[in-house]
Amino acid sequence: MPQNSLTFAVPKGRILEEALPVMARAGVVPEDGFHDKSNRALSFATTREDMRLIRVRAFDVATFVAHGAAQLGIVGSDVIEEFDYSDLYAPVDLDIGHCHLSVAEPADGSGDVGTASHLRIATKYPNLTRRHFERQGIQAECVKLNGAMELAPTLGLAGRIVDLVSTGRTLKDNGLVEKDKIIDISARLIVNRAALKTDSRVAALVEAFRADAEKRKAA
Ligand SMILES: Nc1ncnc2c1ncn2[C@@H]1O[C@H](COP(=O)(O)OP(=O)(O)OP(=O)(O)O)[C@@H](O)[C@H]1O
Ligand SMILES: O=P(O)(O)OC[C@H]1O[C@H](OP(=O)(O)OP(=O)(O)O)[C@H](O)[C@@H]1O
Repeated sequence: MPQNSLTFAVPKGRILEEALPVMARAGVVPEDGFHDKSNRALSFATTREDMRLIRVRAFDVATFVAHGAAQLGIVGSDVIEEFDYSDLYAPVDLDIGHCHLSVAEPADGSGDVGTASHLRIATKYPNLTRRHFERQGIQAECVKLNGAMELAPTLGLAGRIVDLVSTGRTLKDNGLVEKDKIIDISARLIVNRAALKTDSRVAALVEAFRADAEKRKAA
């Protein structure tokens, strides 16, 4: 691999399956080891000699790219908006990974603990949550969880939750109902701003992803 190689960061979970064909059309194709489930490597060769892929957690994709440890990546707009990193640029909406971020509460009304101006919310998104409630003049006390938010109201950890919703199945199966939608979400191509300015390969990749997204939109 050449010394000045590019690193492309992808999340390891559900976005990946939808992202791989989009990446392939932009010329980002992992070598075979990437698809081997028993492989514990985190960094993979691609069919381009000057590029490798790293597979990390969704929130960490943004961190690697913002710090320039990876030049490009794919991540949900939820992660971009939660962190609001100034060194991160999100030039292309990839039109995959659609879901939304919502406030939810127990269907039986049992979780509404708190006063009109103060609520306790369990979430993976404390910044987006606080901002949402501030706009309504409500102070949100956030309990940060990394998953399984839906358990919090039943167990008395918080009155409501703020979490991602797609089909609504997870909320329903845990006795919760959606109350307010905060934002619509889709996956974006992200790039490090400095790398975009200094490396023409990054700009060329942005154009390749953009052209593919526009073609799909027009189809
Ligand atoms: N139910 C859903 N339907 C569609 N997209 C979703 C859904 N849940 C999450 N997402 C999107 O997928 C992203 C998470 O991506 P992915 O699951 O590939 O990453 P991950 O690294 O496994 O995440 P985590 O760190 O939560 O384990 C979220 O940030 C969001 O943009
Ligand atoms: O509306 P639905 O289609 O049911 O999808 C919503 C669920 O999907 C996400 O979790 P994920 O499956 O990514 O697992 P996680 O809890 O590990 O984040 C999200 O946090 C919800 O729990």
